[in-house]
Order: sequence, then structure tokens, then C-alpha cells
Amino acid sequence: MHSPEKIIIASRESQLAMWQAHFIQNRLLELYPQTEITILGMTTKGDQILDVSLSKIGGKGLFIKELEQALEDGRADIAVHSMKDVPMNMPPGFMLAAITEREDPCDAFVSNNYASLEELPAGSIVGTSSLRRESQVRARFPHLQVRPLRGNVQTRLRKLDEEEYSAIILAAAGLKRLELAYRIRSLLTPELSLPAVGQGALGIECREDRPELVQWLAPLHHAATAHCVEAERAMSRVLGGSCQVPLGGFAEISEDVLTLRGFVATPDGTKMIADKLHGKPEGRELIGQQLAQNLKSQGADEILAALEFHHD
Ligand SMILES: NCc1[nH]cc(CCC(=O)O)c1CC(=O)O
Repeated sequence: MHSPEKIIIASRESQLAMWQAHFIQNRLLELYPQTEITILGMTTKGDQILDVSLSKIGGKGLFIKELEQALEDGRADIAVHSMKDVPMNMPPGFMLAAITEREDPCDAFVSNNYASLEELPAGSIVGTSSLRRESQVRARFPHLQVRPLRGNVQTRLRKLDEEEYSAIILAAAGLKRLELAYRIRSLLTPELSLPAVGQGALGIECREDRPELVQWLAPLHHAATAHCVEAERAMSRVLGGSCQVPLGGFAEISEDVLTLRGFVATPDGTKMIADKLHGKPEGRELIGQQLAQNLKSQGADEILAALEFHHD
């Protein structure tokens, strides 16, 4: 197989997205030193509307539609995404060509005055606009307040430093990639804050009619990560996963056994259904679907129905 002449990578323009695009660019340059590889930076709707909570403006698809338009038009060949931001169902004509090895999947506790959630005095304000993080904080630390916090990673840190919040919760992966790991006071274990489906992994998207790209990207694909993320996404798909639903999912593989954990909660954290399931990685889709069914029969179906009802 001859190496590609040119690859154009579409990326959002936030620093984290650009870091991720450059990371993939460098990996591809190592593999294909003769290839011209460029990055096309784009501002998406999700980046422009910063004052409204994500769950109210239509969620994940918003950050990737413009990038898909560039793939459609042939202005770019591939798009690099955080898997966390990729909708559970790919739009027709598009596919994930590769999923890269997972960076730290955990949520991180960031504060200038406290070392952990446990240390925060009653009434402290915790910043996050993720329903998943909010519901878990409210369920486990009902004496704390949760207030919305949007913007890119740097904006959120600035808002913390301006003392609007006692602490904020961010993905460890984003902080590490931006060399901001020194801001992490503690990592939240999956028991304390189960990560978002796909958190820490990157996905490389292309058009379905470009199979040559899948072959070129194959060395960047990390099978174990992909198997875990596929189990998480299968669960989320059955639960109607989107930013509107407070849910988390996290899979790990150890000694050829895949363990998937998941939860669904009410936004106020008063009801939380959590469970786990394990099996062979080959059965990942079924493990995901089965865990979703188990959560539903334990009461997640009622939570989901109530969320649907309130949704306009
Ligand atoms: N919601 C934005 C977003 N999308 C991916 C990451 C972190 C990187 C990753 O999960 O790979 C973040 C920032 C955050 O949640 O703190």
C-alpha cells in the first residue's frame, strides 16, 4: 500500500482540540514522513454558544457537525474528536476509522483551597455543567452546591481562580494534554465520579466511502480501548445517551475480562441506579446492552421517562 500524498485534519479551534489534532498529525507524520499533513481549524456552534448549558442547546452533535460538513465537501479527510463528544449513532455516511489509546479516564478535582471533595465545607460551590458530574456530586455530597460552569478548559480554570467556585471538576485527560496536570488536586475514583462514556479516548472520523483512510489509520487504532469504548457506547445507546441524561459508563479490560460499570441518576442526585457486568471483550456490545437493560429494570427506565417528559 503506497502512502497517502496529503491528509487534511479538521479540528475545532479550542486549545484542547488543537492539541489533539496536532497529536494525530505527529503520529501520522512518524508513520508517513513523505505525506503532507495539515490541520484545518474550525469554529463550531457549540464553541460559539457559551452562555447556555449544553444539555439545552442540543448536545454533542453540535461540536462535530461543521467538521463533518468539511469531510462531506472534501475540504478535509479526517476529523479528530474526543470520543466523549461523539454522538452514540454516527450520522449516515460517516464512520470512526480509529480509536486511539485511552489517556487517564478519570475526572479530576481542581481547587485552590481544598484537596478533595471530602474536604469541602458544607455550602461550598462546585462548578460543572455536566449533568453526569452534577448528579454524582449531589448524590454523594448533598451538603455541597453545584453551579453551572461552561467554556473551554482554560476559561473554566480562570472562573475558578476568580473565586466564583470553591472547586471545579474537569476531565484529567484534558488537563494532562494541556500540561495543566499540576492543577489536579486529586483524581476522582470511578466510585466517586464514574467517567463519561468514551472519556480519555480520541476518535478519528472519516467518510464511509474512504476505506483507504481506515487502512492508513490502522496503526493508530488501539483495540483494547476501542473494545471498552464500544461497550460503554452500546450501553449509552440503549439508555438514549446524550448530554440531556445524567449517565456515566466506564469499561476496563484485565486478563481478557471486560468489566463495564454504568449508572443513571436524576439530576438532583436523589435517585441513582448503578450496576456492573463483566464478560469476554468479544461480547462487548451485548455486555453494554445487557447492563443497560439491567439498569432499566432496576429503575433507570422511570428516571429516563421522567427526563423525556420534562424535555421540550
Ligand atoms: N466536554 C468537553 C471535553 N471533551 C473532552 C474533554 C476532555 C478530554 C477527554 O475526555 O478525552 C473535555 C473537557 C472536560 O470534560 O473537562
